[in-house]
Parts: sequence; C-alpha cells; structure tokens
Amino acid sequence: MSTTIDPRVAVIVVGAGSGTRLGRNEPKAFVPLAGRPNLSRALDAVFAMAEPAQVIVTVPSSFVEIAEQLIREVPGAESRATTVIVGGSTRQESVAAALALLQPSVDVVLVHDAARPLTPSAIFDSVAAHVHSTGAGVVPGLPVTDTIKRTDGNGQIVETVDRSVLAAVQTPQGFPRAQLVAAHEAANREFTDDAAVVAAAGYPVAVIPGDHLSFKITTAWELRRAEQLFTTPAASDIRVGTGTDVHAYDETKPLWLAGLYWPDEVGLRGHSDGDVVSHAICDALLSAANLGDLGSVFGTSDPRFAEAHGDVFLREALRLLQDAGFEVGNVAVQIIGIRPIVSRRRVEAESLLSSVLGATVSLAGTTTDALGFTGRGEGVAAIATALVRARN
Ligand SMILES: Nc1ccn([C@@H]2O[C@H](COP(=O)(O)OP(=O)(O)OP(=O)(O)O)[C@@H](O)[C@H]2O)c(=O)n1
Ligand SMILES: C[C@](O)(CO)[C@H](O)COP(=O)(O)O
Repeated sequence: MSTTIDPRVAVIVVGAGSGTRLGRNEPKAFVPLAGRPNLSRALDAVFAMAEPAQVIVTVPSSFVEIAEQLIREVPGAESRATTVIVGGSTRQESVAAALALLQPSVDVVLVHDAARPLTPSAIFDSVAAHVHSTGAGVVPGLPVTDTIKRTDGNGQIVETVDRSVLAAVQTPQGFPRAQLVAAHEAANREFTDDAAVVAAAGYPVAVIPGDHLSFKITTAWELRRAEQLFTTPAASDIRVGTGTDVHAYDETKPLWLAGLYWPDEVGLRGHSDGDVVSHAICDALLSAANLGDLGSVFGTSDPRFAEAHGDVFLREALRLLQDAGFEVGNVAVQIIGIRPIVSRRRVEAESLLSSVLGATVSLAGTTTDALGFTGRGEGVAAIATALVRARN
C-alpha cells in the first residue's frame, strides 16, 4: 500500500480475534456494522488522525487479502502506509507480531481494537499527544458507574470495591515505542491489554478521559447498540419489500451469483447474467420504495442491461431509491438451490453487496430436501427482503 515518509507514530489495529462471544461466522473485525465491516469503521478514525502514522493491521490468516481490499476503500487510505499481517493466537501475540514491523522513525505506538469501530479520531490524537508530551504510556478510560463487588468466584459477595479509584479502560492505548517493545519482550504471561503488559514491566501508565462511543463490540447486544446509533428513524419512515428471482441452470453459461463470478460452476440462463441474488435484491428494494419491479424498471429492450452484471442493476436500483428519498437499512437474502455451496464465499459476497448498497447485506443458503425444481437441480431461486427508510 502507499507510503508515508518517516512517521513518528504507528497505530496497530488488532483484528485477528475470532469473536467467539459475538458468535458470527466471520471474524468480528469483518462483521458489518451498518453496511461496513468493523475494521473499516475503526480505520476511518485512524486515517483521519492529524499526525502522519504508520498503520499495521492484524487479521486471521485467511483474511489478509480481504482486509487489503477493504482498506483500499477507506477514506484517507492512500495517504497512510498500511500493512496487513496475520495475527497471533492471542491479542498479546498479535500486538507482538506487529511490533516487529515498526518503521525506524516511529517513537510512539498506539494499539487499538478493531472491535471498537466508533472511537472518535480525536481520541487517537489526544493519546498520541499525551505520549509525546509525557514520554509515558496513556490509556483512555471512563469512570465506573455501577457498584462493583468482588466475589469468591461462586456467586458469593466478598466485598464492595471502592469504585472511585476504578476506570474502565478502552483503546487506543499509547506508549513510547521502547517501553512497549521491551515490555512485550519481557512479558511472561498473558494480559488482556497493553497497559497491563507495560505496567508489569515497571513503566508508569496514566488514564485520560475516554469516550462512550469507544465501547467494544463483544456480544450481539453491543453490535445491535452500535447499529442503533446509525439508525434511529421513526417507525413510520420504515418500509420493507420482498423480491424473488429464479433462473434455470445452463451448462453453456458462466455462473454469476451475488455479484461474484464462480469459476467451475454451472451458469444460469437469463437476459442479463442470471444473477438471481442481485435481481431479487433489486426487486425487494424497488418494491419497498414502491417504485415498481425489475421488469418494469429494467426492460429487456434496454441495451444497457443486456448481459449486465448484478452490480449494474443494484447501483441503478439504489440510485432510483435515493432519488425517491429513501436509503437502504439492510437486505437479507436466502438462496435456494443445491449448488453452488453459498457458505464457501458468503463473506466475500456479503462484503461486495454491502459495499455496493452501503448497507448490510446478509446471505443465507438452503436446499429443499430434493423437492421441487431446486431440489431436482434444475435451477436456483433467491428471495430477498429489504428494509428501506425515508430520509427526512
Ligand atoms: N488472537 C487475537 C485475539 C484478539 N485480537 C483482537 O483483539 C481485540 C479485542 O479482543 P476481543 O474483543 O476479545 O476479540 P476476540 O478475541 O475476537 O473476541 P472473543 O474473545 O469473543 O473471541 C479484537 O479487535 C480482536 O480482533 C487479535 O488481534 N488477535
Ligand atoms: C484491550 C481491551 O479492549 C481494553 O479494554 C480489553 O482488555 C480487551 O479484552 P478482551 O478480553 O480481549 O475483550
């Protein structure tokens, strides 16, 4: 990726965790939040920092290319030197792997969770400024508002902890490079954050005010809470639509499905590329906004759509929808057929369709127990449900 000359600051964004507590198929960094992966949203703030910074992102081993592609689409990516690497089996190992790649000019390192996608950019600036000015580690944190009890581990309260001395700490956590590197080298056990690694090595770490938007997405509840921050329309502004499309297999055609080309799979017959997923989504969007249907909007006589791929239809449907004063909330699609196996490329397809629509698109696949035309392997069907909102 592009290069920034001699940055003094590096930001390590750790996104190599699997997100077991969130319980999704894809790693947490790649789970969409209002249409864009958590990692992309976390990088919005990093790339908007005032100071030039080297950026290192850790991801699970099979996600390096996907991350590189996502990062290219984040505003400001072209002006930051960004490297994607495979993380370790713990958060601490992921940070250590990234530390090995720091540029010589870097003297301050910030470590941020990809799981904190809404952290404001100003927090990064303020953490970096504190480390520059004090020469010591600093972490953003919030006062604890609940009363905290220490238990015996079996549900019995042992004592009430004095909460006035507690802070719930967040990321980005910033440190002088030499301290963070030395502390990670010296660490002889696992810690849950870098402040603990650095403190265990004997260096001081201060807490500065954090931000409520910096909350970590750990469980489904926090993901929902984050989604709600993007979407709080009046109930009357919400519309839903359903779309269905079916095409027969055609051995002579390449397969285009969900906006992707599927090599080595039997294609689908159609006026365009036969992409039932994209077409069902278009119908769902158009019907939600009361704009007609695929046949009436994209007539087969219109040369723009002969052989066109799904994204052409989707962009045009989105344009019509936006012109009519709507925006897309989310789209859910079920693909019914015996092949291809949707799960093999679900993450890739969801990411592509979500980026075209600027909203979360989720895909599910099912077979029909050998019943009906899909069960007999004659073709593929897709059913899409779209939620759209009227813009005020
Ligand atoms: N081996 C790991 C484990 C975690 N992380 C990152 O550390 C951050 C904070 O960790 P956490 O919220 O615990 O994420 P997960 O480990 O993915 O979640 P879980 O514990 O639920 O599996 C996340 O951005 C996660 O991707 C990482 O880079 N490498
Ligand atoms: C680094 C961290 O986000 C600071 O609050 C936190 O310690 C990560 O902990 P987890 O157990 O890996 O979620």
